[in-house]
Amino acid sequence: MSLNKVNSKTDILIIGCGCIGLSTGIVLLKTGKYNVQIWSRDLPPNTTSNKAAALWYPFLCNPPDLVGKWSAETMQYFKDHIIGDPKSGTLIKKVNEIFRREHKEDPEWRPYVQSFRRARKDELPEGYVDGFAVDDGFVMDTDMYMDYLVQTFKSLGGSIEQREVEDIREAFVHYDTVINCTGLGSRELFKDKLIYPSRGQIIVIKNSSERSIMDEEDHIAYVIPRISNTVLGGTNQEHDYNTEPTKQDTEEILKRVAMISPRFAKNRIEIQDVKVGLRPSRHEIRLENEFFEGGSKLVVHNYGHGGSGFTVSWGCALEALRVMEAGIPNLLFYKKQQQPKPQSKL
Ligand SMILES: Cc1cc2nc3c(=O)[nH]c(=O)nc-3n(C[C@H](O)[C@H](O)[C@H](O)COP(=O)(O)OP(=O)(O)OC[C@H]3O[C@@H](n4cnc5c(N)ncnc54)[C@H](O)[C@@H]3O)c2cc1C
Ligand SMILES: O=C([O-])C1=[NH+]CCC1
Repeated sequence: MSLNKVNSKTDILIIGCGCIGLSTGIVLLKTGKYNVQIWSRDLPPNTTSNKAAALWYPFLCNPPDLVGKWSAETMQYFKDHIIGDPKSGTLIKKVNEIFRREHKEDPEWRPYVQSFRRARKDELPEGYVDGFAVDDGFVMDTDMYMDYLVQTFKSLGGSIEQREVEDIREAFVHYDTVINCTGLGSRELFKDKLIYPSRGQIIVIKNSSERSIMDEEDHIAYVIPRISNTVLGGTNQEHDYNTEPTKQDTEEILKRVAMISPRFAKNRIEIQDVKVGLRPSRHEIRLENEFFEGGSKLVVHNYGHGGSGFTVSWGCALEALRVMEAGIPNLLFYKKQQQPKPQSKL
């Protein structure tokens, strides 16, 4: 008994069309072993992923060691496959994280990122005494990048259907193997009450900036340059489902950003847009197999990336492939078990 196969490739369903679902689909398609379809309630530009800043920087995401590994793998994947393509909407940009107080400890992801160094004095704004630096960080114009992922996924033979899944058994009618990339949607679809929203508001301005700079010591303030504009952020309001921008948050972000980058004092900027997204926050990323229907159906969970979905996306996609391919043989074993026993001839 084989898994549902067409043209000798195994059919895989991915639920979710954010940066995680699309990256995972592209990695699977590039193996040449799978037909991949995405079902998703929302499509770009109407996903959380489209509301992100976004830059490479591990942030509000656990577990620290795996986030470090997956962030480094993602950085390498960007260098090998993405940065060189102008359609990707990505740029190499130095990133500095800065501190008002001396910060003796390196970040937990430091052992995985060779280019990490301590910030130089000349990289620290007035009032800041310590900092980190990654010279080969990257930023992306999120809408351009998400469109690039959709085009890449489709050009590799992937198909996308706008469709909400209310019960995972709907998927099992057509597929033996499903990859769950629903982000915050797993709270309902898989009744995972450990995942919750962390509301983030950002301001898109016309001005440019030569580097990304972040202060997340006592509050969040960041400046993230992109191809056609710059993002100022941000907020982190846990368990807040409000997806509408507030004037109060905009004012607060401008006040904080002016402290790390005085050139962005309120009267010297031109606001183009204000966006809100709900980070899929969880105590740690869930990336594991779960068997259903007596072991004859496999769901690979890949969700809960908090404030680092882009930063770990390709590392997690490669891990989801490894985890899925470790699970499929068990699936075959269970399917064999389910076959009717041949009648013994008397
Ligand atoms: C303001 C802000 C700034 C950020 N900046 C950065 C940054 O600089 N760098 C970084 O790495 N990360 C950043 N993030 C975090 C990043 O945006 C997220 O980690 C990432 O978008 C999560 O991707 P995802 O694909 O899991 O989720 P989503 O983009 O939410 O995608 C989930 C998909 O699943 C679909 N779905 C859900 N439930 C169902 C269902 N039942 N049936 C069908 N489809 C379903 C949804 O429609 C959607 O398409 C930021 C987030 C915010 C809010
Ligand atoms: O979630 C977020 O706001 C961010 N993640 C990386 C830098 C900013």
